[in-house]
Amino acid sequence: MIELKNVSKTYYSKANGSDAGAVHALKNADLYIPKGTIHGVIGLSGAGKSTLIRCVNLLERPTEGSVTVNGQEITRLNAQELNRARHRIGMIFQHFNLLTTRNVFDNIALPLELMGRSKRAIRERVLPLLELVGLSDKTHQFPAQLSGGQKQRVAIARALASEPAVLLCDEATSALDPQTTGSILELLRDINQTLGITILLITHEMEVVKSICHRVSLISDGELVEDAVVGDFFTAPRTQLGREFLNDFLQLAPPKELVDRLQEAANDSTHPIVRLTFSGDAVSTPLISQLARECGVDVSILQAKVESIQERTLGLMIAELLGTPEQTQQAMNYLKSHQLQVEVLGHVQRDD
Ligand SMILES: Nc1ncnc2c1ncn2[C@@H]1O[C@H](COP(=O)(O)OP(=O)(O)OP(=O)(O)O)[C@@H](O)[C@H]1O
Repeated sequence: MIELKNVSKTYYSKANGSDAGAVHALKNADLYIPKGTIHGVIGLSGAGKSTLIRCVNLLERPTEGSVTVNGQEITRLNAQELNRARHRIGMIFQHFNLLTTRNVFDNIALPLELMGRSKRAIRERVLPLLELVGLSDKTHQFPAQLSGGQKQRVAIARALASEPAVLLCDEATSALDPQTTGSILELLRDINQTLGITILLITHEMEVVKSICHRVSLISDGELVEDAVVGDFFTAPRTQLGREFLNDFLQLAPPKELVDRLQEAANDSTHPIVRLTFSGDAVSTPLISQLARECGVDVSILQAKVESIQERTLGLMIAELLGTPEQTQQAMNYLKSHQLQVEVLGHVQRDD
């Protein structure tokens, strides 16, 4: 398990620690990740993701707050105790951080050597790890001879060498192509399921969250602004930033020619363009035909998509509502009363 309580991190560019030039990279972060779960933290560049994950193993020491990992409050440990605690916290990085002068076996063996393990014990630990990550045939190769995905597999095996209970993944798939990303995420899911390791990963990609996370937090300008199970986050993000991540992921934006015609203000000769998001029962209810019957509104569908997210179905649609202002307002109220999220993107002039 991992628990952050009220964790803040401020970087000072001046040696005297004055507030001028201070960067508040993490602000009062609270986060609880139960044992055996996979938790994603998503955010834009510069939001504080790396700072947050590096506070978990004290690569960055928080300015304030407590960090508990595997039941141990690690900000209070002395150097020796922290070193021991870190054996139970593995970490992998975007650029793998392998030692180029060591072959695959020796890279994985490194943490065990540093722990003073015997040659025999090291061999007994490294060989099954090579098997686990599917690199038994690459034992004597050097990093330069490996693909990006293979390098990340070595890094994962190295991170697992000291039998951690927690694995931190710092943008672990960001340097990989989509197919390789898929295979690394599958490996992480396997490790979580078979070894029961708790995984905290940071990413800027919704696909990563969708693929393997149980829960997700959204970080914005150093603050954790959402924390939800993945199905909820994808079907009903609570913040504007969450909705923007979702819309980018679904690539559901109005066509360019429509955007050029959109105006903010409505009047008697305009129709609203709406983005509808629906999940659960609403996906299978014939709401569009009901709209025509109940409110006298015609619906012109401009784009539509149905996504399956961890056993939840999410429907999205961009549509033009055709009717009088009273009818279209009534239609939007009707949709909202059926648990659809209705976002008015703008209004277009009627053609007639
Ligand atoms: N060592 C440092 N000294 C000063 N400022 C820093 C330091 N490290 C990070 N920052 C600043 O803290 C803020 C958060 O940075 P951080 O790297 O945690 O964000 P991020 O979400 O991981 O970004 P990215 O996705 O681009 O890596 C940024 O404004 C960054 O410039």
